[in-house]
Amino acid sequence: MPATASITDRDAPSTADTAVVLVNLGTPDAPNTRAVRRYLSEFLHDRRVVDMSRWLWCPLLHFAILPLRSGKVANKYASVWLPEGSPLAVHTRRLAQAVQQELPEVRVLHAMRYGQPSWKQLLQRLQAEGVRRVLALPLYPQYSTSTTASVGDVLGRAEGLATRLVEHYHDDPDWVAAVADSIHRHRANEGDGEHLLFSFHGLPQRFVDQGDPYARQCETSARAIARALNLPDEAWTLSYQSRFGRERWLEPSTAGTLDALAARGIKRVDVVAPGFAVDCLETLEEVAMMLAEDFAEHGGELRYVPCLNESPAHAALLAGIARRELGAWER
Ligand SMILES: C=CC1=C(C)c2cc3[nH]c(cc4nc(cc5[nH]c(cc1n2)c(C)c5CCC(=O)O)C(CCC(=O)O)=C4C)c(C)c3C=C
Ligand SMILES: [Fe+2]
Ligand SMILES: [Fe+2]
Repeated sequence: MPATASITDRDAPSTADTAVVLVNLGTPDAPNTRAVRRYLSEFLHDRRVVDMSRWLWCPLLHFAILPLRSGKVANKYASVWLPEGSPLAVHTRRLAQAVQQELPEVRVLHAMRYGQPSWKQLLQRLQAEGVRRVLALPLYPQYSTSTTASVGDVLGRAEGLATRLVEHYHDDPDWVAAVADSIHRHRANEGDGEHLLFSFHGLPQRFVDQGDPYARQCETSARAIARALNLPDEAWTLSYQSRFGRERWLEPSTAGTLDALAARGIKRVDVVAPGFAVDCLETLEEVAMMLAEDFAEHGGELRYVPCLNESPAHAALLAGIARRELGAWER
């Protein structure tokens, strides 16, 4: 079930002065070194993402990570860039438009925690325009302090607005059914893979040790989707991708799991990434391109199942969550 943390509950205004905002991570404005450096710098200065002492982190970030990483990552973005922009930006924008169609009674907007359109600036604009109530729906099905709580930090600083945050929807039955259905349709078109891999974005193990519920919620999501597909336990695996830095991240890794599946002689693997609401660099470049190439070198075929993106089912389920939250607010 989606969970809500009510940050400020004031008097209950009508839906006419209410905005629902889909908030995603953010992405560079262009697939070049300058834009990627600007984006990474904002992202990696967030203490929710990297909690090291600034005395240690800032020199490392400014003199090593940003100069060394930005150009390489810009080339990766260039390999998946769409005519209208970064995939994450394009799909998020289209998804917000699709949710607006489902929810004509309120304004539906989208924002990015890092980069444009800025979440912080959007809240200021809404307040200036006379909006009184904002429901934030972060596009992260599973809660993590590094993502959801960071969206909540900005929301919590908004002045003059009544605000509410959807903390997660990792076990929402409509979300589980929509992801399961997308896998079912992919398999109906392409033929069943021999194994289904649920690949979630990773997180430092330390975050989980400190109480972040993310890994537990990923496990619950994967189990629920597998159950909806009637898959026996041996037909699926959960793994974590997109490792960053040197410390220990959640295991098993997606790359290592694919190697292990290849070693077991499994040739056709379906990979789905249910932690990502929309396709982005991490799904398209890392999984559908690079990991698929590595798996092909083992003689296997990795078949990537796209994210829900702006599909009607996705728009309808998010609109359903928003409508429920707005209803609860009014009571
Ligand atoms: C310490 C670093 C990082 C943590 C913690 C982290 C958590 C985290 N991230 C997502 C979702 C996405 N991350 C994306 C890109 C991305 N992530 C990190 C680092 C951490 N993420 C970096 C440095 C990058 C940028 C690319 C790179 O340099 O490798 C994206 C895609 C953005 C895009 O433009 O397409 C998403 C989405 C989650 C869900 C999460 C915690 C659970
Ligand atoms: Fe800095
Ligand atoms: Fe990330």
